[in-house]
Amino acid sequence: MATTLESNTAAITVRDLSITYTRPTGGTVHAVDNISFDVRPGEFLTLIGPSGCGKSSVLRTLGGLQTPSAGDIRLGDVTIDRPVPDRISYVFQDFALFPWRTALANVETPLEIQGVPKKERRERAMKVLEQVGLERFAAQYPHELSGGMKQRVAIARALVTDCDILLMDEPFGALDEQTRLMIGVQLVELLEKLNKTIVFVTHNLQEAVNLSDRVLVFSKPPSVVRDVVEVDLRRPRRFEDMNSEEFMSIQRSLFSLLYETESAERAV
Ligand SMILES: Nc1ncnc2c1ncn2[C@@H]1O[C@H](COP(=O)(O)OP(=O)(O)OP(=O)(O)O)[C@@H](O)[C@H]1O
Repeated sequence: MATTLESNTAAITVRDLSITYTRPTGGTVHAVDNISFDVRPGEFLTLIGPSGCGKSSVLRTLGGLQTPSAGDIRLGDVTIDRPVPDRISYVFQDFALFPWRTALANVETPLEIQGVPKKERRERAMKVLEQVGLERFAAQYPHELSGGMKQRVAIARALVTDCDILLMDEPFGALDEQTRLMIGVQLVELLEKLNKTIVFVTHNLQEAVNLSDRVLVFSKPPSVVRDVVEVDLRRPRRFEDMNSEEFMSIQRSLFSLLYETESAERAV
């Protein structure tokens, strides 16, 4: 089940990445220790691992929102050392919508920042709202939308710039189980159609198997990539697949890898 971490063609290459924080109160946290992996073009790659192992930190460095303590992250030939908004978008767990702007205006925001003319950005924002099934809610404000709808607006905002890479940090963590599964399946279908590359963080192993092409399992900090698991299930995924022996077996493998990580730590 284990597979290679590095490939010849990659959307993003991560080499010898270490992340260490200095606490304001003194002392350091060595979160991530010298990891290397590739994100392949068009894949859905998920990062899982024990709480505090550095998943969000890695995602932020991939997005250029944070500088690594050591190592190199590249998008093609270019080192990522700052945000690259025309190539990489970010989706957060808490939606991060502007409460004073309608759904449509929220989706238009990145285009406004890029200086896209009003008529064009309206049209593009409406098109993406349609793709996530929210065209009828364009004029609503975030407080008038359900959690699932808010997250779809946030995803529409990430898609509107035509970025090829989406970084998603527990985007469905705040949603109930049913909505989480529903949106996840719809999302993957849409992202596949749009040929996006996704790096996704979750704690939910069922979600990881359901959405991903590959899953990177991190150890406890200072974290290394403990294993990488290929999810070789048919696409598009179907709800009934979640009950298949193949699906369960991959989910059990992920659980064992996480559990072994935890027990190895306890044994030290
Ligand atoms: N800005 C910061 N300053 C100091 N320490 C930080 C900072 N950000 C993260 N850390 C520490 O780095 C470690 C990794 O944090 P991170 O949020 O990346 O982990 P995570 O795997 O995403 O956690 P979780 O699964 O709980 O969300 C933790 O020990 C955390 O306390």
